[in-house]
Amino acid sequence: MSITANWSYPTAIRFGAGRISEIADACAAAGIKKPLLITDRGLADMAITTKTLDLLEAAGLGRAIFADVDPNPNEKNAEAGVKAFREGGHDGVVAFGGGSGLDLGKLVAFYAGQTRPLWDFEDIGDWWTRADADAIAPIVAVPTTAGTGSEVGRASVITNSVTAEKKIIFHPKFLPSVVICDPELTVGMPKFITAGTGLDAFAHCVEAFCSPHYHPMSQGIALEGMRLVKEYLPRAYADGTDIEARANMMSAAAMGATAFQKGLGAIHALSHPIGAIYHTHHGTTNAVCMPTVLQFNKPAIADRMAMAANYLGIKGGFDGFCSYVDDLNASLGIPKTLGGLGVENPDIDRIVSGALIDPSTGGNPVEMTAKNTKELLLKIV
Ligand SMILES: NC(=O)c1ccc[n+]([C@@H]2O[C@H](COP(=O)([O-])OP(=O)(O)OC[C@H]3O[C@@H](n4cnc5c(N)ncnc54)[C@H](O)[C@@H]3O)[C@@H](O)[C@H]2O)c1
Ligand SMILES: [Fe+2]
Repeated sequence: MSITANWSYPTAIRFGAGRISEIADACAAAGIKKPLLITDRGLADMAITTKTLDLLEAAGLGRAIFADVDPNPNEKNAEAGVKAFREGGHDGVVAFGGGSGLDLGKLVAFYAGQTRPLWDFEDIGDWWTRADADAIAPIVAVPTTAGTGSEVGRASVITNSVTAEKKIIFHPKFLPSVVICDPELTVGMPKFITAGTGLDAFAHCVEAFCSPHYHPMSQGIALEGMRLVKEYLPRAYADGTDIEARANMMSAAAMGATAFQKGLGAIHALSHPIGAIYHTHHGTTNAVCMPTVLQFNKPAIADRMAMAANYLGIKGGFDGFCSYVDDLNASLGIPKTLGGLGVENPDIDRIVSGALIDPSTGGNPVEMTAKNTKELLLKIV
């Protein structure tokens, strides 16, 4: 193994219940005088959103909002957002929401300064290495779910609505300048979103932990992120108003995304095309895939997951860890198959070819081929 790597952890995070009250100060810290709050349609009229707009307005920053954003946002949402940003003369973005609002908000801040087609900035391309792609408006990120960790990430996951592929738009300067992690904002999440987003954070930790790349800092963060999910996700699910549990899940989410600088794997490689084609919830789709992917990867990860099981206080090594995941999924109402998510007769070949070109594939500890990925997928339909 070669010991060379690029690590990047510079985000300023204001963490704690009630800290959304600092939104205007966070904008000032980021150098934003005329923010555009970007969120998804579902959040547009919720009290947490209007309260945030009230705080911005009271500080003389206006109350501009763009919420024409789908779950699993796409390039049309991005183009409309850039238009709103330019026409409103905005100088920065408050990216507000779950992964959908955060990703689209970050993307608008980036894409508003670009002239090249969006897809040139894919993770697997290299346009973002050019200096002329550096024009990024400042971003204040405010997560309202506890799962994706997009608030500390350098990427946006955007669906190409023409090809129904999820693409990862990446730029090393894509990190928000300031993040407000206020667990009170997550209290209103419906149970199935609490479960699905929490299990997304768990999948980030597990896949990062199993990825073969060299990143010992990520290993430690992933392990402790798993422990927080184990301790606090059942509590947050049982009682959405449990602020201690909600806060620890916000930490776990940020830790998962911090950890996956190391890499992801087959769970995300499968979940991305499934979500893009069938519009399933991302974290819930990951959760359905996880038990089967763990078995698929067993030859490469058994020892490592035994170490994780030990740290988490789970008996029985690798097998014990897998039983724990099965029980956790069952207790959170996660179905065992894609059929349980409403995906009947999925297009297997299309999902497999989408998985094989997904950037997450390269981080999986067992090489994914057309043959073994199809066999894997057939076990979860
Ligand atoms: N950028 C990244 O690194 C990264 C990582 C993982 C996933 N993602 C992407 O993030 C998206 C998924 O994000 P998500 O799982 O957070 O879901 P989401 O943002 O799509 O939100 C899911 C639903 O929950 C609602 N919601 C959000 N916060 C709420 C709250 N506090 N109270 C009530 N309802 C609330 C939303 O309106 C929406 O209807 C996908 O597009 C996925 O591909 C990005
Ligand atoms: Fe994810």
